[in-house]
Amino acid sequence: MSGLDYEIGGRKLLSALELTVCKGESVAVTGPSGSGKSTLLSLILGLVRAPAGRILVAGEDVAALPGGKLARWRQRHMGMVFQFGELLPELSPVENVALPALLAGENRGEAFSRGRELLAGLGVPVDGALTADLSGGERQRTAVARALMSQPSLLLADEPTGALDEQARDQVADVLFDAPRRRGCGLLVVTHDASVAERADRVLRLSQGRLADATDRGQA
Ligand SMILES: Nc1ncnc2c1ncn2[C@@H]1O[C@H](COP(=O)(O)OP(=O)(O)OP(=O)(O)O)[C@@H](O)[C@H]1O
Repeated sequence: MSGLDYEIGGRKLLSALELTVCKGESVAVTGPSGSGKSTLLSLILGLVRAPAGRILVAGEDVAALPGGKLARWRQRHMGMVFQFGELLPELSPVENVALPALLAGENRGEAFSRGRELLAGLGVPVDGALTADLSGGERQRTAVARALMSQPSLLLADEPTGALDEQARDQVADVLFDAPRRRGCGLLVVTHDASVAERADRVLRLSQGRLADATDRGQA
C-alpha cells in the first residue's frame, strides 16, 4: 500500500502510510491501543474506504474496486483470522471451513474434502465434535484453516492469539507462520504479544499514524 490516509472523528489515524508484504513474507504490526492497527486491516479488506492511497492486493487496487468486484477479490485473494475466530459454534469445524467456498459456488464434495485435509494438517479433530466443543486453540486453528481455504495471496490476522493460553498461542502461531513458508502467501499479523511478533520476518510499530521498523528492538 502507498500514500494511505485515514481520518476518524476528526483525528488523523493513518498518515501517508507505506507498507509492502511480499509473497512468503511475514510482517507483524504492533503499537499502542487505539493507534489504528485493526483499522489498517479493515482498510486492506476494503471494509472501510480510505480517502487517499493505493492498496494493491494480488495486483489489484482494492481501494478503487467497486463493491461486488471487491467482495469477489477479497474472497479469492485474502484470508482473515479474527481474535475470537468468528466461527459458527453449531456447525462442525469442516462445515465452518467449507462454508465460504460453498457460498462462492464451489462443489460441496471438493470443498469438504479440502476442508478436512486442511484441518487435519493443522491438527484439528475432523470428525465428531461441533465447533463449540473444541478448545480455544483448536477453534483458532479452524479459523486459520478457513482463511486458507481459498489459497489466499494475503493472510491477515487481528490478535489471533489474544484469547489463548501460552500453549495454544504457540500452536496457533506455528500454523500461522507456517503459511507464508509452505504456501507462499504474505502474512500480516496485528498483535500485542511480543512472543508472536518476534516470529515475523519484520516487526513494524504503528504509532501516530506512521509505521516504523521495530524488528529486534523489543518494542512489541
Ligand atoms: N466507527 C468509529 N467511529 C469513531 N471512532 C472509531 C471508529 N472505529 C474506530 N474508531 C477509533 O479509531 C481508533 C483506532 O481503532 P483501532 O481499533 O483501529 O485501534 P487498534 O490499534 O486496533 O487498537 P487495539 O490495539 O486496542 O485493538 C480508536 O481510537 C477507535 O476508538
